[in-house]
Parts: sequence; structure tokens; C-alpha cells
Amino acid sequence: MVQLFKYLLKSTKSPARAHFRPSFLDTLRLTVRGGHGGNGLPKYGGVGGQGGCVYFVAKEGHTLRKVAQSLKDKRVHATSGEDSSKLSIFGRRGGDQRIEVPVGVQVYDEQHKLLADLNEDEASCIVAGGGTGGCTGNNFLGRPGESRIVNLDLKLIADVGLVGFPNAGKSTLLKAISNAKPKIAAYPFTTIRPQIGTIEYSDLRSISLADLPGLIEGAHANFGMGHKFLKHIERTRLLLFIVDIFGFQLSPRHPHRDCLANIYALNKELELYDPTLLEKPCLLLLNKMDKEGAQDILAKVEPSIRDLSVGLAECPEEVRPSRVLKFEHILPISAKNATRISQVKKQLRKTLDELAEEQLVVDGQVLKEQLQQRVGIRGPKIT
Ligand SMILES: Nc1nc2c(ncn2[C@@H]2O[C@H](COP(=O)(O)OP(=O)(O)OP(=O)(O)O)[C@@H](O)[C@H]2O)c(=O)[nH]1
Repeated sequence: MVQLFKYLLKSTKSPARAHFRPSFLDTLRLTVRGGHGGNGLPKYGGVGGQGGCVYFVAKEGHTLRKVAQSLKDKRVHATSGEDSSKLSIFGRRGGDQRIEVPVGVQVYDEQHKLLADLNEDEASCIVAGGGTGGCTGNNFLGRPGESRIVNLDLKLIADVGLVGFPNAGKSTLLKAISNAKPKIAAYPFTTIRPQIGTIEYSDLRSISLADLPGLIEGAHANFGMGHKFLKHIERTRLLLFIVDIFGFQLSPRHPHRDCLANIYALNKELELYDPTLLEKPCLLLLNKMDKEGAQDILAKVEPSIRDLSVGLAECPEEVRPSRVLKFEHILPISAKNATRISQVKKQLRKTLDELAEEQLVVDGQVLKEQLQQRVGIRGPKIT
């Protein structure tokens, strides 16, 4: 009977747990410890085996949730090195612990010092070295391995980051332009976790587009879901801003901001979070152009959007940025009716290709300088 009750309770609890469990995990804290070095054997000058180390390897498709599930107590220990013995003068090395983590993970120590940035497949780093084996230098006593607490912080890597306030139409655009299937509803904060879609082109090239939800005024100060999503923008190469042409009001307690004020507010949020974000190339989409009156608003605000510094003085002080964005392109669209979506697709591709070309030139220049330094003045002339 007791068993039956236990079983029934378990079966009623699990759906609720599953419902409340946040499905997107982007930070994880682990305790890692390298193996102890084995002891040496003074009589024969035997050397103990080195302790194994703990290392992380980035794997495409892996998630932090999988890591958390595989390490129940969030502790990882490598095994100790073998002691030296009469039969084995050199003790065997301890076994390493390999932990697979998602691509895009940054590893920090307790003092928030960056230990490694695993931003490509198969990138790896040692997070806890093994202790040295006992030998003459340490009185034949093996040393303990390194031990520390590490924080894994996942920052998504996408070519394009979609930046906009709630209800602007980010999910609708993502659905229209890519293979993603986000949830769409007529109320703010429908999207509660980052969504990534892939845009495919006829020449088989594809680019990734991340919808970064939860951006509101004050997000830079961690208001709302603040940094949880803003941090993902850092890893994108291009920012795609999207605003509702009719403006946005977060709640009846907040002021209604028109489309131009929203652009300034987005500008200010990024500036306060990390001013270097303003240096990224950016495009602007003015959404919901299918609605009545949209064309009139567009005609009125377009000149001010083309040069944001012009209307800065009239912008409400609380959303006034000190440095304004310069959009490379401005496109009025209707995400709902898929109007001008193919143009957005083309423009994204064009801008990213241009960026890649510029990067190629920079990389070439760096390589040339490195070669010149290595070969020196007596080597062959590098042109
Ligand atoms: N008329 C019109 N409505 C649109 C358009 N794009 C989106 N909407 C509507 O605007 C509402 C919000 O759209 P979403 O795509 O969920 O907006 P979001 O920016 O993802 O919102 P959050 O999930 O809160 O971040 C929905 O009711 C959409 O149907 C458009 O081009 N025209």
C-alpha cells in the first residue's frame, strides 16, 4: 500500500516539477579537483604518478542542462596518481576527467577571473591540474591536486542578434525569416528564453539569428531579466533592431513611448550595459507597417531615425543616450504579412559577407606582421 501511495504521489508531482523547471540553463557552478600525486619510493628513487586533471571540452549541440544532469552533486574529481612500488618504480598517472560543455561557455573562477573562453567546437581547457608525484624534490610525498570552484557562463553564439522591446514582433519575424517556431501572442514577455533560428540561402549558406527576449528599460541595471539575456548580444556579429512603428508601453504605469523614443531607449540600454555594443554594425526594422496610419508615422519619423543626433534634444531625458547608433539600413516591414522579409534576408547576408571580407583583410595583415616578426630582417621578403 505504502509503495502504491509513493508511486501515485510521484506520478502527480512530476508534471508540476517539469512545468516549473526552467528549461534554459545558462550558468552552472561546479567544484573541480585534480587527482593527488602518488608517493615516491625513497629506497629505490621511485617516482609517484602525477594526479589526473579535470578538463572541459566544448561540444557542438551540448547543453549546460545535460552537464548538470550528468554531475548530480556538481563535483568533479580526477583520480590520484599511483604510488611508486618495487614492481612499478614509476607510479602510473591518475585518470583525467573530461567534461563536455556547450560551445560558447566561458569559465570563471570564484573571483570572476576569466579562465577560458570555449567559443569553438573541440576547444578545451584544464580547470584543475593534478598534483605532482612524490620524488626527490618533494621528499617523495605526492602533492594534492588543484581544487577550485568554477562558474560556467554560457553566451550564445549567433551571427545576428535580434534586439527589441517586448511585443515589437521579434518572434513573428524569427518565424517568418527562419526555420524557428517561436511562441507568438499579443502580450509582452511571451518569449521567456532565447530562441535561435537558421536562415538558409539558395547557395546553401546559412546564418543564425537569435531572438533575445526580455529587454526592457532598466535591463542594463539587471532590471527584469536584464543581464540574463543582454549578455547573449555580446557574441553576435550584427545587431538587428526591431521596433513597433506605433511605439510601445510596458504597462499602464509606464509612459507610452513612440517609435523614435523606443529607438533611443534601446540605444541607451545597450550603451549602459556595454558601450562597445554600439560599435557593432546594426540594421533597423520598423515593424507593423500593415496597420492603418503606419505610413504617416513613417514619413514623420524617418528623417530623425536616419540621423539620430538630430532629434536627441527632444528625446525624454531618461532614455537619452550619450552616443547614438548609426543604422546601416532602415527597412519598414510587416513581419506578420511577411512584407519585405526577403529584402531583410538579403540585407543581412550582404552585411555579414562584407564584415567577413573586412575580417579577412585584418586577419591577413596580422598574419603578415607575425610572419615578418618570425622571419626577421634576414629572411625572405614578405609582401
Ligand atoms: N499587425 C501586425 N501585427 C504584428 C506584426 N508583427 C507582430 N505582430 C503582432 O504583435 C504581437 C507581438 O508579436 P511577437 O512576435 O510575439 O512579439 P515579440 O517581440 O516576440 O514579443 P515578446 O515575446 O514579448 O518579446 C502579436 O500579436 C503579433 O501577431 C506585424 O507586422 N503586423
